[in-house]
Amino acid sequence: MEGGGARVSPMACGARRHKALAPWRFQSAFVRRETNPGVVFDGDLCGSETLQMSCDTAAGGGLSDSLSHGGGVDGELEVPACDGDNEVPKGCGGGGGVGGDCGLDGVDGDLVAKEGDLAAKEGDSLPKDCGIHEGLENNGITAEPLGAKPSNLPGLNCNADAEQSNFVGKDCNLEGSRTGDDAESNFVGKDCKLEGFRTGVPGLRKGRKAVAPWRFQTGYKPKWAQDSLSGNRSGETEESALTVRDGSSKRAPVMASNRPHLKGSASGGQRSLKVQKGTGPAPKKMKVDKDDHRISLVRENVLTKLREFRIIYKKLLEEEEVKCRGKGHGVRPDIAAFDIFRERFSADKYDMRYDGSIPGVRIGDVFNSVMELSVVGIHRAQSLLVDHIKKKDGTCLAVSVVSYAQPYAFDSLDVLLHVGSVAATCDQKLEGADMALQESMDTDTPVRLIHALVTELGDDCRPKQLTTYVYGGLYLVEKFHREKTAGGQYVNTFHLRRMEGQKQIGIQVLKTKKPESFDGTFTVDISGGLEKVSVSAINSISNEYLMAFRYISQIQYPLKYRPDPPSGCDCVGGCSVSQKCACLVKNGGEFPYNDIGENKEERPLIYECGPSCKCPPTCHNRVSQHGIKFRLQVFKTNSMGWGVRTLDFIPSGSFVCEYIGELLKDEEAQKRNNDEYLFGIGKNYHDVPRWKAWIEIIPSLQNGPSEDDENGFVFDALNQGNFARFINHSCTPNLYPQNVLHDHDNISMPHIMFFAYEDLPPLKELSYDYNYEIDKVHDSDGNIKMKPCFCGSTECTGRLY
Ligand SMILES: C[S@@+](CC[C@H](N)C(=O)[O-])C[C@H]1O[C@@H](n2cnc3c(N)ncnc32)[C@H](O)[C@@H]1O
Repeated sequence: MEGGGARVSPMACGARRHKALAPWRFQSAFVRRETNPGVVFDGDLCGSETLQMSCDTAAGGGLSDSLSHGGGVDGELEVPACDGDNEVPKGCGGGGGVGGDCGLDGVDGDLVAKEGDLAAKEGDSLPKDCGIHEGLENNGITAEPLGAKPSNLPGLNCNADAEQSNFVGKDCNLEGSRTGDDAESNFVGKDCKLEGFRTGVPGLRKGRKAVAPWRFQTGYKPKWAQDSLSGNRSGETEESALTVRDGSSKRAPVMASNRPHLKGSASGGQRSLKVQKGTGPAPKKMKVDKDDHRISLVRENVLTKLREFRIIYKKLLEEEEVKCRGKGHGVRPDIAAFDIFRERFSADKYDMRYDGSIPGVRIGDVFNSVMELSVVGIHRAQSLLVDHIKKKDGTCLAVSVVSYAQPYAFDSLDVLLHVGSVAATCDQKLEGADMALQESMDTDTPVRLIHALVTELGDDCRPKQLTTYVYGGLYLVEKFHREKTAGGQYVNTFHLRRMEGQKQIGIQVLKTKKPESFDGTFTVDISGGLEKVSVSAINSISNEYLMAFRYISQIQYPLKYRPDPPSGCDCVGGCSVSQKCACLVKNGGEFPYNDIGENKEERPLIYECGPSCKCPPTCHNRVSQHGIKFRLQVFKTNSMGWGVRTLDFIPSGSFVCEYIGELLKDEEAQKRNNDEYLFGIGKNYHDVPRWKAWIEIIPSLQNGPSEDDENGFVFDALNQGNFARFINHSCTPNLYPQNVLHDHDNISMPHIMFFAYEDLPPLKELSYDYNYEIDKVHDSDGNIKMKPCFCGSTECTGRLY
């Protein structure tokens, strides 16, 4: 129901949903009914149990505690194989996560020590009071340089794409200022909070364009889709994303390309290494605003990513710990949980590494574990202190170093010493991480420095250590020594000098850094196993869980409307044009899908092969009937309630999901109090200008339901349905609903299958056009109802209806 007991018209909503539903007839014809503001849903909530999760502990703080036994770089550590691999040693003990115990790079003891311990004190002194905030900062821009250096190093994969995807996917998420008017209320399911309608109608921006416009003409590629394909869809968000990629090369002043070359030497001169500020004329005001916006979007993306990781990881860790307790020894629960996270819930599976600062990560940011360093991309070699990338010529370049030098041991962070591998014999050469560090030194490539801070917890009986990680900024490898130990081994020591011009971080501040604490909610699979690919739900904004509804993954036809099974084709080995396939004829002589199962073009109706066909399940005319194949996630948006986003890349034309709900007659739908999840079906075949050519060749459309047929059907996903009920509206949608028949031939009740209009990167919010007609939705008094649209598109008309 609308906030404040507003009245809704089920049919108005149902009719709007399908693009070519001639919605005007329905929207104007129905008077809104009074809704019952106090209605409590107590129906068959089989999904409610699965949808609930206890949220008794904080994710952030609790997480760090849980990680203290294993989050650090500890246990058996390997000499880097110089291949960029990120293997976590499974046999790691539950140590303190401290470098002191680990054999990383073959070195014992603290790997990074104060310069003064081995050499004369040097470096610039730091200002005593540096304004570092606790935890991750949410707003504003720091003076730190922006932009990872792009992969101009041969053979390197730049992460810019991943970053771009992430924050492009959140464009609706970032309408932070609008969340204020979300008066979230609705009925309450068993143990559930739910959200729904909004009160208040902000000023309308502009009139809505006509329904069923050019955008839906066959073969026409709308401008925004073209832009998107060329990597520049529209608006600041998209441009911002691009700028991240491009800007990283233009704006990576930290890179040493024009710094004096620094060779390894024992001299240890007091050199100033500056982070260069951008040169050239000052940008115009507009540009600055855009940049500010972009920077905060990128930052927001990093924060969201980290928050979401903490929420999911906490949940998985709890489960893994329970399993481990049952089984005794086995894989460390934190590692198991992280593996599950990466496999099932991470959109960034590829572990790309890159050099320079990471867009959105700020000096002073605090992390709970090496896994979190990996999630945001500042250090991806979880078991190693030095992370590196491999160049095309086979050489490795160090890009980040985790330093276990504890702040109490020194008074300046300007110069740190990293002790590398201990060579087993006198003859052994510089290798692995050491060689990568030397290469960074030779090429003046800055490395990211992460301080690992160890706190002793527990007591004598149960000693425990908590390690937190603080990003310290960019350092240059200034020089290195090889020193022979008493045992005849060589120790490689590297001097790292902090680059100037970066935000300062004081030792005192470093000591007091604490990770952010955050709750949020996470459900591993809202379908309870009914979907082939699990559909998780995450809320990183509040502690609400999804509202209760009964999850169904297939349309359940009421007995009275149950359609007859369709006639089938006789293509034993698979359907083809040459076999004169009966389904081909039903489709107007052309199969709808290409060889890889993509819909060639939007059409009024698709006949897939069905249960009576003799072709196998692998027939290329069976696509959407097989269910979802991409990983998708329900997530809480900032301004539109829950939404659905991708976790995988989805190519244009791919089947994404079906809209599933209760099948109702139009008149039954009108009696429903809540119209939020209605989807009108089976009435769009006679949009002649749009489908003329198809109507002429698809036999069933020549005498299908008439345009005036009022006895159509509606899906209502309010009480039962699948995750598609959470897909929001956008004025520039990336999905289109396609009528498909496969298990029956009744064109009045087609399946509504969503296909991708365009290539969808991971973390992109899914959307379709709800197809409301503006000013055609009325309340019971006949007043026009208005609802603002928060889709965030540059083409947004400002109103949902
Ligand atoms: C089918 S539901 C979509 C899922 C919904 N967001 C939820 O949390 O359950 C439709 C409702 O979502 C909200 N919604 C969807 N798209 C929107 C948009 N572009 N702007 C504002 N609200 C939107 C409206 O409240 C709408 O009535």
